[in-house]
Amino acid sequence: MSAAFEVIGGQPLRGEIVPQGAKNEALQIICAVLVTAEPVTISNIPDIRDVNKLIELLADMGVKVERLGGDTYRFQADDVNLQYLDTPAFVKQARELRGSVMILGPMLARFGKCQLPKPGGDKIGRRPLDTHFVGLQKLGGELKVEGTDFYKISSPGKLHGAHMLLDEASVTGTANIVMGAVLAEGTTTIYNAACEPYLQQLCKMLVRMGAKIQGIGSNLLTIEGVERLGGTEHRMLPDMIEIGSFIGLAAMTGSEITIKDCQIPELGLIPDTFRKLGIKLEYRGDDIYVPAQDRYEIATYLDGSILTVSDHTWPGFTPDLLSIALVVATQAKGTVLIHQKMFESRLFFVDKLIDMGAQITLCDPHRAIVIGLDKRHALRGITMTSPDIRAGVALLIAALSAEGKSTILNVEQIDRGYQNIDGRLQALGAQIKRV
Ligand SMILES: CC(=O)N[C@H]1[C@@H](OP(=O)(O)OP(=O)(O)OC[C@H]2O[C@@H](n3ccc(=O)[nH]c3=O)[C@H](O)[C@@H]2O)O[C@H](CO)[C@@H](O)[C@@H]1O
Ligand SMILES: C=C(OP(=O)(O)O)C(=O)O
Repeated sequence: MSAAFEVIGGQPLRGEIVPQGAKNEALQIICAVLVTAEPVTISNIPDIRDVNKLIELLADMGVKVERLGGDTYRFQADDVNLQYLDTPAFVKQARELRGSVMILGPMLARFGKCQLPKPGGDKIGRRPLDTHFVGLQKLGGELKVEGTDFYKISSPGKLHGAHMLLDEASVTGTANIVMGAVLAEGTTTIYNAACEPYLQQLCKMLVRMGAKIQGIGSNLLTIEGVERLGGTEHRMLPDMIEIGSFIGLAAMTGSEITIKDCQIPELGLIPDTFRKLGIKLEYRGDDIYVPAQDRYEIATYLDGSILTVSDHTWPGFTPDLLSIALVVATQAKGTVLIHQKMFESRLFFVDKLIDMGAQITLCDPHRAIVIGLDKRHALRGITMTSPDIRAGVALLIAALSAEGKSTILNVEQIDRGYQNIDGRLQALGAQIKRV
């Protein structure tokens, strides 16, 4: 049976919290150990379901995995078992998480072939893989699609550099193409590349391994392929989505929370977006201090019109924090339009917030208008199911602010990306129990 959280809400929390290593960086970086036969040591790896599943998948593929202690692992892909990719066990594992898709680029570059079922991850609308495959085909990969959701890619010779203009700045797609191009013959230019901090981290790690990549941090990457790459060490950034979630948690529950070691320069628009929702944030060195606030007020545009908070590819505001921005707005003073442009099924969880007493109009699958309650009355605790990872945390934040008891079902969704969230919230004084 799946696990649930029982939450008694309504009490302010207090204390310090350390963000885990970044989930979505970890998925890229761990796949990147496949580009070399030499050891790669990675630290600040979050202990969460998706990352553990990816590590298990690589281990079953023959990658040597050694836990050096705590959050640090050494990986060595010097004896990869290509036959494992033909087994039902592999297909099952790969289907369980989105991150598995990023074995495609390194496997194709190093071994000339790879295959994969449609990967898992959140069910938040269509999540096309075309950008991945078009890019890998430009590098010389030949694609065969079996049925609608099993992909086989191979390259008769070595991959070769190419110029490409991506049809969308796909995060995992760019990671796949970069990991293919670093070992291709000749020069690759990727225009409209995703450029978020986790991709920058991947590129920097590959450079330390001997790759030649220019334009890191921009949407134009130039990659000169090399013959082989060596081992390296890498440390994961703190998880910016967790940091944003904790900012939202503090505001909704009127809590005083210090979020430690945030690597603030890497957070892009995240702090300012929460500031626009009225939340006070103070930088103390590299920590973010959120004071206890009884009330917070959503800004308007200069002409007094209603604010929009929308997602965009980096350096825009990340789609993974829109659910958190939305829940925060339910208790603000003022009105905001939340516009989820990228995914078409990520806002339906607002039904649960409406059941809790929030004032929200879902205009269409992409847009919701939130009229804040200005803390005039609290949300009511209810029983609800977590539909996806970020909606799950948004509902958890709502439950912690609500009057009475809430039960959140299907918390495996939350466990995919938040390490020991119940234990860490208890340490801040939250009444949360895993049942
Ligand atoms: C494991 C991982 O790292 N997952 C993240 C990754 O997923 P992932 O890499 O799967 O997401 P993509 O960047 O490929 O695309 C996200 C969605 O946005 C659409 N799209 C994307 C780019 C664009 O220019 N226009 C556009 O419409 C895509 O069609 C898709 O529906 O990036 C997403 C977007 O930041 C995040 O939500 C996911 O948490
Ligand atoms: C959508 C997300 O994850 P995934 O891509 O793994 O489904 C997320 O991290 O918010």
